[in-house]
Amino acid sequence: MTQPAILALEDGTVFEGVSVGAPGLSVGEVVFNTAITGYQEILTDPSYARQLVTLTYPHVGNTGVTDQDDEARQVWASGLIVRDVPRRPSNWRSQIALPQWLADRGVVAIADIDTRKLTRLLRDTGAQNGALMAGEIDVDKALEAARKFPGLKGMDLAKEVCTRERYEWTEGQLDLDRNAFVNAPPRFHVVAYDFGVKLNILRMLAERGCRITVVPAQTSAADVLALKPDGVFLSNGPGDPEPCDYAIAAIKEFVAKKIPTFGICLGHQLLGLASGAKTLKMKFGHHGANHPVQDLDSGRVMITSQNHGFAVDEASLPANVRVTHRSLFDGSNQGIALTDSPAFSFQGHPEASPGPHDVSPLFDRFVESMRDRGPGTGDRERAV
Ligand SMILES: NC(=O)CC[C@H](N)C(=O)O
Repeated sequence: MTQPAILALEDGTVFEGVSVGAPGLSVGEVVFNTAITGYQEILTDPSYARQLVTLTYPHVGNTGVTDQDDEARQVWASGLIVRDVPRRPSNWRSQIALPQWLADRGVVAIADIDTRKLTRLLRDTGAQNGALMAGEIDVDKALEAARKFPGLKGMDLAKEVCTRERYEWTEGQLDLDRNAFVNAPPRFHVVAYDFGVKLNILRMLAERGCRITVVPAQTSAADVLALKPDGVFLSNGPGDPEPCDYAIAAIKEFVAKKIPTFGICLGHQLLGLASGAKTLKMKFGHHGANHPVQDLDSGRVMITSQNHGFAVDEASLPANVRVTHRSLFDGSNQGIALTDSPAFSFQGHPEASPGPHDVSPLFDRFVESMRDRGPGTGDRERAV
């Protein structure tokens, strides 16, 4: 039997629809994502922790859900808001229908609301806090919960979502013809900081010959250096980068020691902060899979996958940091490189998942920076 659901926004707007997930109440910042594919990857992306995601594409769930497409060990988005869920998924890879998968995982989700109206509202007012309620409905309680959510500014979530234990990763990307994940022989040892890492990032590093040691967000620089990495990777992740002082302190040491360092999204923002720049909260952020970004070195425009609500403030960049990429949607910063250390970072998602692969050469650049580094300390000495 269909259960009712509502979405209540902090400005008092209430949308009524039907539940397509678990019953209950869930709060977070409401953001819109314009990608037309990849709902499962979006829902399992840890960077969406404490966010209620609305997808502007109207039909969500058509291809069902398959374990192989998870970007992390659980659903991290706080809830899902869509226009329409098909009655039956159709895809040879599908193991389960989206509503059942959401219900099994306790994720609150709403369908049958006007997501175009919601998106236009968020675009005009900026991201708002909200509450999703499904099953037993109490509008006042939902509004109160939306208004009580403190907002993402100042929230350190990286240390909440990250792995508790260090682990090794060597598995490459999925070869659909063989329906198997393919491994490459490792040539470099990368220590990857897990601030909320997406698995496809680890897969793209592994595919390029990296053996990866994934470490918790609060691992000290000394502990990482003891692992003798050829390079350090700074992952994506949820929340505000500014309170992550532990990571900022560690990154300063890698930069000073000229260790090849590559950051994505939150990792990009943290490299910016470690370099002395500031970050800011954007009006409604970038969440989608078709954002044009210019590579300022080549002049080329790339179509990119994006998911961020904070950004590096270009005006605050010190002299030793070069701007390498800029958004053609709003001119905001999309990439930096240090001029005195082999460290660089990108605001969007070169690993896509979902999205285009235009910026995947950044992974090659990281591998090249490890190869180009003089005699070092990691596996490279033994294997190359
Ligand atoms: N995908 C990410 O790493 C997001 C970074 C950060 N939490 C932001 O919203 O800007």
